[in-house]
Amino acid sequence: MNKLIKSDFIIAPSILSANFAYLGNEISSVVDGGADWIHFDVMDNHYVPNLTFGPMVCRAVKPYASVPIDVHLMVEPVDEMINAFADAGANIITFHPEASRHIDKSLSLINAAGCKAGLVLNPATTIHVLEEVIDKLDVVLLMSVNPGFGGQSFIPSTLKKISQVRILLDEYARENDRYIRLEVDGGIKVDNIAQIAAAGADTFVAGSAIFGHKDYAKQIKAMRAQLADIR
Ligand SMILES: O=C(CO)[C@H](O)[C@H](O)COP(=O)(O)O
Repeated sequence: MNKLIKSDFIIAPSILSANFAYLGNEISSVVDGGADWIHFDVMDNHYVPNLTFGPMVCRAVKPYASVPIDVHLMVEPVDEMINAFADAGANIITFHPEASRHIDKSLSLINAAGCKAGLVLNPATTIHVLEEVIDKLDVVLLMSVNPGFGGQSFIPSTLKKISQVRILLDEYARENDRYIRLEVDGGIKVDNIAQIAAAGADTFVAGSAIFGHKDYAKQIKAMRAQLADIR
């Protein structure tokens, strides 16, 4: 996972809130503005009640993304999409455990395709599923909103869950000398990112807080400034 790390804290703009008419340029702008990863939200109007983009769009925007593309699959079933996104240039692929019939197999498919793998937990999903497959995880993505739409408010009870997963991942890192990233997604803003980091997150997905402002670089810089005194 280390080659994916540009800084201790990773800021991953979610292109869900970008202007789709200029997606390549929007991605270049956030990369130039300091983004560490590009977060690519894939929705199928089945697992979530919204529809976004697929592997063809990922392939089309890949030349604009000089940083890793972090594909968040909100699709059911999962497995059919894994090789398609790996071939299209995804670096990290995460999925929701309840959307896969065979979680261990889906994680193996992601690893075999040469991508980093992760599970995504919704606000009401228990963290215990992580323990069963932790050896195959490079990232845990905790949703701090119910998935499907950008621009929602951060659900405060997620903070406790972030702390619980941080304890689990720290214990795992000590015993196995392997670091698993803890990513949080939904409602992250300049004024709450420090609190989310203090709870234990190291990777932050932000859509509307970045693309909803004119100056993307200024927003990313403001987020990083909030992280400067944490840990
Ligand atoms: O996965 C998502 C929604 O399902 C989005 O990535 C997430 O909500 C980011 O948007 P915002 O920062 O505006 O909340």
